[in-house]
Amino acid sequence: MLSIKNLEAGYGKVKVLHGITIEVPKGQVITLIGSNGAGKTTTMRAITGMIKPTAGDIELDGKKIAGFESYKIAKLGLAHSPEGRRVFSTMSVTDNLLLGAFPRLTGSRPKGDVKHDLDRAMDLFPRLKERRNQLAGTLSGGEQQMLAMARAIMLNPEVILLDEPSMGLAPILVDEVFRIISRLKSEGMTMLLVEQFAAAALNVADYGYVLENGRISAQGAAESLKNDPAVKAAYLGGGH
Ligand SMILES: Nc1ncnc2c1ncn2[C@@H]1O[C@H](COP(=O)(O)OP(=O)(O)OP(=O)(O)O)[C@@H](O)[C@H]1O
Repeated sequence: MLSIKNLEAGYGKVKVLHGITIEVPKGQVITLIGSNGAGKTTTMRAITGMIKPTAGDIELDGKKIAGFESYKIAKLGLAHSPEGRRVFSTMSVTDNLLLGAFPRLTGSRPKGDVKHDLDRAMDLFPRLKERRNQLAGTLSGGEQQMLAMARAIMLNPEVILLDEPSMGLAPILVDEVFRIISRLKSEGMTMLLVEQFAAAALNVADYGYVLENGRISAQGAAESLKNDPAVKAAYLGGGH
């Protein structure tokens, strides 16, 4: 569904990604793990067109998208739940969610039933339902993180990129976010998940890649990565 080949990207003269290759097959959850500064967010930005790749190919459902503008990539069905609290703070929760559906209304994909999807997003995130008329900027950090995720789902996407969905959340909300990811997976959603909580990410994922200094240093079925001594030591707290 999403195929990334030999991707290179960076900022100005600084190259961050040195040719990474990642396959995200339809209906699977693929996780990208790695320590701070490894290039995980940069990978997400290069896929979604927020920064232009300097080399390599990105294909979404067989269509080359590398170098496209972000809005065009969204219209093709690739949703991004960015790291941090990237919501429209002066708009209500409901309006933020409706904006998430906007690219599909102006693109060539099936428009679907926005009202139905809004109800579904509210059901997936009961906290947002309770606060649907509240301005997004007044939500807690964790709630804003959930809103960013729910807004991505509103695109009714072919693939969702989730960048650190658990960041800044209290443990109980981290569990809730991973339950939601599992539920989306069981409904057939294709996802690329970036997470610092490597153990939780490998529990929900089918396959994982380890990114180190802008290069893929290991990859494999999630189950086998969980048992890989080097991965355990570096990312699963096994070495300490
Ligand atoms: N806008 C930017 N301008 C210049 N350098 C940047 C920018 N954003 C990130 N970088 C640099 O690119 C490298 C990779 O950063 P990136 O955010 O992709 O890492 P990450 O794996 O997502 O880390 P973290 O887990 O800490 O979020 C870092 O060295 C970072 O300082």
